[in-house]
Amino acid sequence: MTSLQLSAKEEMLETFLDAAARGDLSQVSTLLSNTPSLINQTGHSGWTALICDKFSVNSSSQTAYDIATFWGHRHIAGLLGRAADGCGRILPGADLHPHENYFSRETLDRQSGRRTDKVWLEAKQSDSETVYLLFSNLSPMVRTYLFNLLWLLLQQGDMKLCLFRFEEVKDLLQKPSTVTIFLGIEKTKSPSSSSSSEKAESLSEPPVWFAINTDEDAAALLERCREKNCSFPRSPNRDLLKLSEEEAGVVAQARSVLAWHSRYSFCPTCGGATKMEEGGYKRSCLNSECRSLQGVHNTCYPRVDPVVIMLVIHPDGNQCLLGRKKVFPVRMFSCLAGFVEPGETLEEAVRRETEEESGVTVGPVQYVSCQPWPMPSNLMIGCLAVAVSTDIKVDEKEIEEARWFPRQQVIDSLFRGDRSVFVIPPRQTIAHQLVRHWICMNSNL
Ligand SMILES: NC(=O)C1=CN([C@@H]2O[C@H](COP(=O)(O)OP(=O)(O)OC[C@H]3O[C@@H](n4cnc5c(N)ncnc54)[C@H](O)[C@@H]3O)[C@@H](O)[C@H]2O)C=CC1
Ligand SMILES: [Mg+2]
Ligand SMILES: [Mg+2]
Ligand SMILES: [Mg+2]
Ligand SMILES: [Zn+2]
Repeated sequence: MTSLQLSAKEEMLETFLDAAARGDLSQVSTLLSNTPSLINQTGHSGWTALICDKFSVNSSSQTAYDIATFWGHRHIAGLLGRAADGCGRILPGADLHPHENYFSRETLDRQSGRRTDKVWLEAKQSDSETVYLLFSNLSPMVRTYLFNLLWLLLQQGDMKLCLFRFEEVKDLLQKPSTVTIFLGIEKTKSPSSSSSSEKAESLSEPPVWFAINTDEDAAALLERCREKNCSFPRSPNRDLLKLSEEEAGVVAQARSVLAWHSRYSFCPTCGGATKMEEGGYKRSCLNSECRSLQGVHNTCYPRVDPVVIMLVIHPDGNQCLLGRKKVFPVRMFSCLAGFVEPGETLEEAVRRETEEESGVTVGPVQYVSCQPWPMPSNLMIGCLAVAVSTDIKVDEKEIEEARWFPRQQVIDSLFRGDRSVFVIPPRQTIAHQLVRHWICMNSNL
């Protein structure tokens, strides 16, 4: 449409929008003082010049907060989100509602300073209050309330860790093949009682937790448990999602460190034998000539592999890109993900992996939240990203299919349990939480 076809009113609005887009403050204030109603009027794109009403949306259903967040204007997003008019509640942002993902709850105080105190660690190992978790082949012993035949039906919380005392595991601790790691001290709960015996108890240190991994026969290990329905889950990716949030956090820490010991038994620098130190948080080479003993070497410490996982949003703001691997359950689609490579920023990794796996080019990237994923030691770094191209060409080696899913289809799958079009991964995954985060960003609509 040319300016000749615009009415005088429309022309004034376009001039006003143009001045705002250019940042011409003096023209904006002149026009506004003459015609205050301009402030919330929308142009052809559905945009307003200034957002006075924070609940206004453009033609892509985005609020001012959404736009500021997507384009990385953190200061403006902060101002819009922090307002005392209830926006903070309705427009969740990373600053306002820090996410807590499954596997990320810290119920133990890691007490890293205590790891070098051998005397204290040894005394705690034989303390009658100390708690032990027992791992076989990197799976923790758990008990369920149902028979094993119904494993697939178990829900989060239906599975509990089996806890042992020193007397029950002391024979295992003495075996050279057993790996024992210090996890931390139970975080103290706020004192609520006033009885004298409880007061005395609260003065002593809370219980210390250790985890042990053993190569003893699993069936024999199960026999030493007093409780029924105990087992070592066979599929960690699926079965560990049935623990409570608290226990999942402990398992995330224990499993990753134990997996590191089982994979890094020898020195990565010289191939020599190593010994475990610092409560399981270090392995030092026994070869006195080894370069890994000079200075600080990252080969001596447990590893964490960063993985970016991204929900890529269509430029229209109303569709998201999800893909499926051949190994996924039927109709399951998830966020694209990939390992961060050396010398790469998170933003670059998001752009590279999205391009490699789907052919879609990505512009702005925004961090949302992260999740330790102990299979064996990934740190999933969850981001939202905005696509700048939309044609899909999948990398068939990794991805079977990728598609743009309209917001409504996502809502149907996520909130209405409609599994006819596609299924989102379970809520314990950060993939699920990213999709939910995107949908909820516009929950005010
Ligand atoms: N919690 C969640 O919601 C999700 C977790 N994941 C996890 O993210 C991880 C990475 O995702 P992918 O798409 O497989 O990554 P990817 O797209 O980078 O491809 C994996 C391939 O990269 C190579 N690779 C490079 N560095 C590696 C490393 N440090 N460890 C292992 N392989 C490496 C291997 O050839 C591997 O087959 C997976 O282990 C998966 O378990 C993936 C999606 C959702
Ligand atoms: Mg991938
Ligand atoms: Mg990839
Ligand atoms: Mg990769
Ligand atoms: Zn060495």
